[in-house]
Amino acid sequence: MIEFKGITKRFVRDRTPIFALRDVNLTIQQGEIFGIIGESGAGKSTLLRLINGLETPTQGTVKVSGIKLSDLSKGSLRELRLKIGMIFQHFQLIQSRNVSDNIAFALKAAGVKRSDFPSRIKELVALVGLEGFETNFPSQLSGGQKQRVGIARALANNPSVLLCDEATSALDPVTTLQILELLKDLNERLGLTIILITHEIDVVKQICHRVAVMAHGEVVEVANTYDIFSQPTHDVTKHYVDTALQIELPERILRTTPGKIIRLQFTGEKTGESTLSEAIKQFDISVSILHGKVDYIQNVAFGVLIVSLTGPTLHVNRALTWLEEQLHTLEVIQDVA
Ligand SMILES: Nc1ncnc2c1ncn2[C@@H]1O[C@H](COP(=O)(O)OP(=O)(O)OP(=O)(O)O)[C@@H](O)[C@H]1O
Repeated sequence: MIEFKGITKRFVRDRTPIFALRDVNLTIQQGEIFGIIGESGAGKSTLLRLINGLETPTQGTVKVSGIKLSDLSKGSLRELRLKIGMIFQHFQLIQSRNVSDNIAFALKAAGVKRSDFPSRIKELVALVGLEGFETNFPSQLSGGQKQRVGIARALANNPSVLLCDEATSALDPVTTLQILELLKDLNERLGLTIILITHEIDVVKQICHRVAVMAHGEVVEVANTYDIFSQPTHDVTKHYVDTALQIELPERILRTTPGKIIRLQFTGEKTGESTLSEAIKQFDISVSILHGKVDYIQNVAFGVLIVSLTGPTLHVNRALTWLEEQLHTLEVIQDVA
């Protein structure tokens, strides 16, 4: 378990204080895939670097497996760091060494006996699916393969936690999916806690169990991934979700569409279409669908429809109340008489 309590991190640049983190309180459970999402400068990297002691908080405490990092000696901190693997956006491989030797470097740093190197390298290469590439140099590997080497190196010391710093940001969408699948597989097979920072909500959608949304150094929302998509509360989160589902209506459509424009969400078994047709019948109103999308988050259907309702005001209002009761999540985006 990783715990941040009352964390503030202040940097000073040109004599001006910069608050990278402000009163962050967060608990990450063992075995979770935990996402931290936010725009550039939100404080994600600083938060991640507190976990392995690369940064220290100005205020507050960080605990890893119940141990307060500020209580550790330099030696103990070094030991703890070996139990926390890290991968990076630009892989950070040694260009002059082949795949096996890159992994061997990490094994050496972890204090593994040299006689154990061949078997451990074989094991790690198999774990990340790089069999046959052992003698390739980084320049002879694709981006996805380079990240696989990065992951093999990070796992050299059998860590219990893997920190991923924008690990898929330099990869194309297909390779990104493959690397995320690998991370998910490692989480399930090894019980590895994975903490990943990203600015892409799609990454969160693919693999995270829970997510923290950050803005201006603060954690503005924490929830499980399904809830983040189905009931975002903070504006920053709503914007991410809308972008991921591509359900923002062009301004021109909003301006020229009459009636009440509503956004309704439906989940699992209750489909939006059937509820809407029921409303049309019951309240004698007209409904035009302006936008619609169904997505799957952790294998549960999640849909959004944007529709305009027209008809006598009384009927439309009654239909609205009824729809709200049926679907629970309904938002009036525009109300033009
Ligand atoms: N060593 C430092 N000295 C001064 N300011 C820093 C330092 N490290 C980070 N900052 C500042 O702290 C704030 C948070 O930075 P951080 O790198 O944690 O954000 P981030 O969300 O990871 O951004 P990015 O996605 O661009 O990496 C930024 O304003 C940044 O400029």
